[in-house]
Amino acid sequence: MVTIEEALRIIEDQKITLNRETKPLEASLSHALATNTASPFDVPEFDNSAMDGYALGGLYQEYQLVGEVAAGDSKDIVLQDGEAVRIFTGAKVPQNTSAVMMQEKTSVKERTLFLDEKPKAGQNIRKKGGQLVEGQAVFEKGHMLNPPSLALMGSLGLSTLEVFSKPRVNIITTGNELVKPGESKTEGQIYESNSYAIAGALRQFGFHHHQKIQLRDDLEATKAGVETALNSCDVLIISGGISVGDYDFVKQSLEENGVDELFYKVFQKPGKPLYFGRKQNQFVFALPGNPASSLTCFYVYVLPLLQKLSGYQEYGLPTYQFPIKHPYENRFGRPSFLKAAVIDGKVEVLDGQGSSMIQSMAKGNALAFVEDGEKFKEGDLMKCKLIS
Ligand SMILES: Nc1nc2c(c(=O)[nH]1)N[C@H]1C(S)=C(S)[C@@H](COP(=O)(O)OP(=O)(O)OC[C@H]3O[C@@H](n4cnc5c(N)ncnc54)[C@H](O)[C@@H]3O)O[C@H]1N2
Ligand code: MOO
Repeated sequence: MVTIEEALRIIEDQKITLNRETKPLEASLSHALATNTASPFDVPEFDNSAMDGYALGGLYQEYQLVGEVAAGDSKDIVLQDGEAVRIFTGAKVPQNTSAVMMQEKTSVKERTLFLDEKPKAGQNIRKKGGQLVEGQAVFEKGHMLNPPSLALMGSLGLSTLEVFSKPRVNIITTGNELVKPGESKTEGQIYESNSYAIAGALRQFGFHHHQKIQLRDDLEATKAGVETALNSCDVLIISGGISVGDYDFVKQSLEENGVDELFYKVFQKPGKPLYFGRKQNQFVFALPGNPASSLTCFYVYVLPLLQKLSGYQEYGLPTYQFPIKHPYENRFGRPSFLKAAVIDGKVEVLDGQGSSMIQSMAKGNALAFVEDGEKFKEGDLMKCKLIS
């Protein structure tokens, strides 16, 4: 049995090799950049207007209107003192523009422009290089591309990006009692639900599974299923069959498939029988079958490994601290990840902490972490990972 810290350290310390690939910009979301990126030009590349209005030559209250420039125009206008041109947001400002006045603060009579207030030098002009100058570092290798990052890379004219590949993931669920939702079941059977949580959590963080295999509690079938799954993945996530029951064949099946154990059993609630192993460059998590245990272990242990294998600079869900809404004492006898809800900056530990109870987890949005025996008064800070 290892502690939570030891388990996380074992995951973090794994030596890995990252693969890289070139991806179209639109397919690069949540990938990590495989190279440092610098700006190939100034952004913006030219002084441009932040408003629909008038570009002003000199700072006066009256101007002679001499033309118009719209976004995308490449006219090379040079303003003389006392001249103004009609201009629109994003349009290149003419040479010698002192300021842009928004149209709401102006009036025009014939070809004369009158301003309602005195213009200020540089007002409403977005300066060349105001965001980035040519050669300036934009992102470091390992930066995870979020939607604004994609916009920034696009604005630099990049249609493809060199990124780290993401791990291929397969899922195995085990259990004779499990029936696919929508199919008919008999007494003693339940609907299989863990794979939906795991597949959903994968998607939530930009991963997806390649193959999902459902196995019966049978040694030969489990060995064969593990072998099949290992043929096409970098990370195998197994749910159930990892405890000590007579029908728990996952551990033995992994051993017989050449997977080396890196840890088995973590001193925590839920998810004590968690297993982590490795076969060359493939990793296996066997998550305890109880629904809340398997999903909690996914967020705490599987996600950081997937992110590390994707070349992220930082991995794992960050921990925040929130004041607790009510007194709480951890009497589970183990350090615990509790189903919790963070609302309006305060954390509430939810009813229904059993490892089989997914309802409370579904209604909450956080996992709160408490040490064994730890006591909280109302307002004490509790560590939380936000999961939705
Ligand atoms: N004698 C002991 N018994 C158990 C121990 C122990 O230390 N000694 N640990 C308990 C804890 S803690 C957990 S967690 C479970 C984990 O057991 P397994 O990983 O072997 O999981 P299963 O027995 O296969 O299933 C447990 C539970 O979860 C349900 N389940 C399983 N898979 C799914 C699924 N895909 N969808 C929905 N529900 C699923 C299953 O029906 C069981 O109710 O072991 C305890 N026992
Ligand atoms: O570890 Mo189990 O997940 O306590 O139910």
